[in-house]
Amino acid sequence: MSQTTAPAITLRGASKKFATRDGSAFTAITDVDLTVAAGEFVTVVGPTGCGKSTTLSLVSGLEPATSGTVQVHGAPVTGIPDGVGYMFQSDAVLPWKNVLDNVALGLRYRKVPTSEARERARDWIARVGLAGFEDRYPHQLSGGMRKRVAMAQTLITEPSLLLLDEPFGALDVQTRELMQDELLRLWSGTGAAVVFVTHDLTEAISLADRVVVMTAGPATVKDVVTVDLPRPRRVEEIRLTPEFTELYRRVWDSLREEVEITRARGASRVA
Ligand SMILES: Nc1ncnc2c1ncn2[C@@H]1O[C@H](COP(=O)(O)OP(=O)(O)OP(=O)(O)O)[C@@H](O)[C@H]1O
Repeated sequence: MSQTTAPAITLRGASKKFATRDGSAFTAITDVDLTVAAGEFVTVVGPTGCGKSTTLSLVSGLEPATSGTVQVHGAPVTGIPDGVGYMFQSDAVLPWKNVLDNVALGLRYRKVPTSEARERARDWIARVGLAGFEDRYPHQLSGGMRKRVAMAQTLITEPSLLLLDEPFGALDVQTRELMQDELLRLWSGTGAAVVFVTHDLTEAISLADRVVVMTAGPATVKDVVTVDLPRPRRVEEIRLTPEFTELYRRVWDSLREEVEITRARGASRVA
């Protein structure tokens, strides 16, 4: 019961320091407070290098927090939590496996028998629009198709929490828009919470229930902007509405200052 009612993520005063070569500590994120409700779609924007991926790595259990609280579904994160799916900019599609076996991989890692894994993989391949491509190898696919394989590979495990770190960052603009619509379609009705890191404000607003704006590094939460645009959404349509433009202005007003701080630091380093 607590699985469904507890927030998907609770971060309270979460900080992360990394040891540096000279023995001192580098603070990557500091005092991050964030709650993501079950089923909520949250996007995270912030200046380059501010600590967005580090924040995700605390939630995924890949890195322990130095201080503060990190909970997933109400339980403290002590390792990789159950029910978490990931997607990164560089996809985890294996070049030596065909589409069917790549998609089945998510289940094979969870010890699902091969025949059942393949059967469920066929269903997911169809859902992501790749029916007929089961026997193809990744090098025979376009970037967008490979991304569909990666999506099926992640979603086949029916995660209750999806952590997505610039998953469409390497795609061309048109393919990226298509994949955003695909993601919304596949996510709707799953009840999964999503945390989606992106540099693209248009993407952040189009997808989200809330946009989290992070400060220049070490990152902390600066602002949270609620996106009250109706769902279901078609991203290329909602982007043209005045409500969207107003949201874009609000998020950018908040982010611009942090981007300028980050740029000034970069400029002082090379001066
Ligand atoms: N394992 C690590 N050891 C030392 N420093 C690290 C480690 N991981 C990240 N960092 C540093 O922490 C800071 C935040 O990195 P992080 O990757 O979280 O930022 P980001 O906001 O996701 O970056 P980008 O916008 O470029 O994707 C950076 O200065 C990075 O060099």
